[in-house]
Amino acid sequence: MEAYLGIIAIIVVVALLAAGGVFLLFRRGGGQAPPVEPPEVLPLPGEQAPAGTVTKDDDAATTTVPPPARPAEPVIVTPEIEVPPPSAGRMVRLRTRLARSQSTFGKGLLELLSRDRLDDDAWDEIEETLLTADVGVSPTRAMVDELRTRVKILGSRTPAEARALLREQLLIQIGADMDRTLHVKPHGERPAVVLVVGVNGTGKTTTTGKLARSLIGDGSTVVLGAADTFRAAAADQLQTWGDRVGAQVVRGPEGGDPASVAFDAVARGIQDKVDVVIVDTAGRLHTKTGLMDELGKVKRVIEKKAVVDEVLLVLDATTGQNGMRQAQVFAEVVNITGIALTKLDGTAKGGIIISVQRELGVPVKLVGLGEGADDLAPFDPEVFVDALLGD
Ligand SMILES: Nc1nc2c(ncn2[C@@H]2O[C@H](COP(=O)(O)OP(=O)(O)OP(=O)(O)O)[C@@H](O)[C@H]2O)c(=O)[nH]1
Repeated sequence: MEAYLGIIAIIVVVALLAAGGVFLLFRRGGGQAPPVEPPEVLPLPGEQAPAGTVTKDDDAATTTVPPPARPAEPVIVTPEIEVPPPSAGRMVRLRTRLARSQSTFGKGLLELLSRDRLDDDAWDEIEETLLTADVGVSPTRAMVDELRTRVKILGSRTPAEARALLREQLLIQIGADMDRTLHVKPHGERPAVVLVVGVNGTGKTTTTGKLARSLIGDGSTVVLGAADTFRAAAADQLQTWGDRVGAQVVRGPEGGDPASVAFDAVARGIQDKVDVVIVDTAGRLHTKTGLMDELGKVKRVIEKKAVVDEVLLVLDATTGQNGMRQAQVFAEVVNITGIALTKLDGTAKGGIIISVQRELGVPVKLVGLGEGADDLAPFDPEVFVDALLGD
């Protein structure tokens, strides 16, 4: 009996020891929280992972990003300065646009004049064609009279003879020998000054910008004056034109004094020793005296520092007689030296060249033949007439 009790006591002790061990073992494993891994920090798209961090590739392989060699430098984007083409030969390049827009005028006339028999009805049609193309009443009369006389002398005409006759008469009316030089040569240390005037909406600011490009393309240096202070967008527009070709743009506060901007632009031109200063003016046709005061003051103030070499009137070829009347108001208040005729690619009324020169008594020096930056050309009467009549 004593031996039994001894064996039972040993079994109980062993069982207790075993149960205690299992309890301790479970307490150690389950009582303690599992180790928490730090959250993985993933870089944003395009961002570099912090140096020394461990990232996971798409295929779950781990890579260590090496520390960058040196801190990234800010990227400064400088606008690219364009090199515009020279102005020579531009009208030849753009002649297809003229041929397209003026074909009813030129080719229509040629077709009529090439007829075997030219009766009164045919002459009426020729007159009508000239008037419809905005040639103007007295130039039309002069042309028809001259053509009638020449046809009577010639008798029957080959198509080439009819073409030559028409070409000659158109060139006489356009004034092939008129001086169309743009006066943009500096005077020693002083820049030439071009004042651009005209009604807003005619393409005045665009023409100012295109002219700057064209002069830069010909090798001149240019400062632009944004004296159209009544339209904030005009100064911004001019700034864009200037930035593209690296020309300084002098501007003033919105609604500020246009004369003060013009003065500052010329002062900058003198200081920077540029060749030409082009001043874009406001074209508000409020009252004639208001306009006269405004443009008169701009001109007077510029003349304190330099000579105004050109006063270019910008005229929209598509506005016909209405545009002409507005142009006349400008001609009355300021001494215009040349006309820049815009949007000639958008009208069949190319005869406006003849009538505007006659009405204002100044030559068309520049023509706008499209919306492109280099679509402003020095006006060449022969290229114009040849484009009208076709080869
Ligand atoms: N097709 C054609 N479009 C032109 C020509 N000249 C200017 N334009 C366009 O005419 C549009 C209107 O110009 P405007 O409203 O006169 O604007 P702007 O040039 O700022 O003229 P302002 O108001 O006088 O300052 C612009 O999109 C120009 O690109 C041209 O010769 N041909």
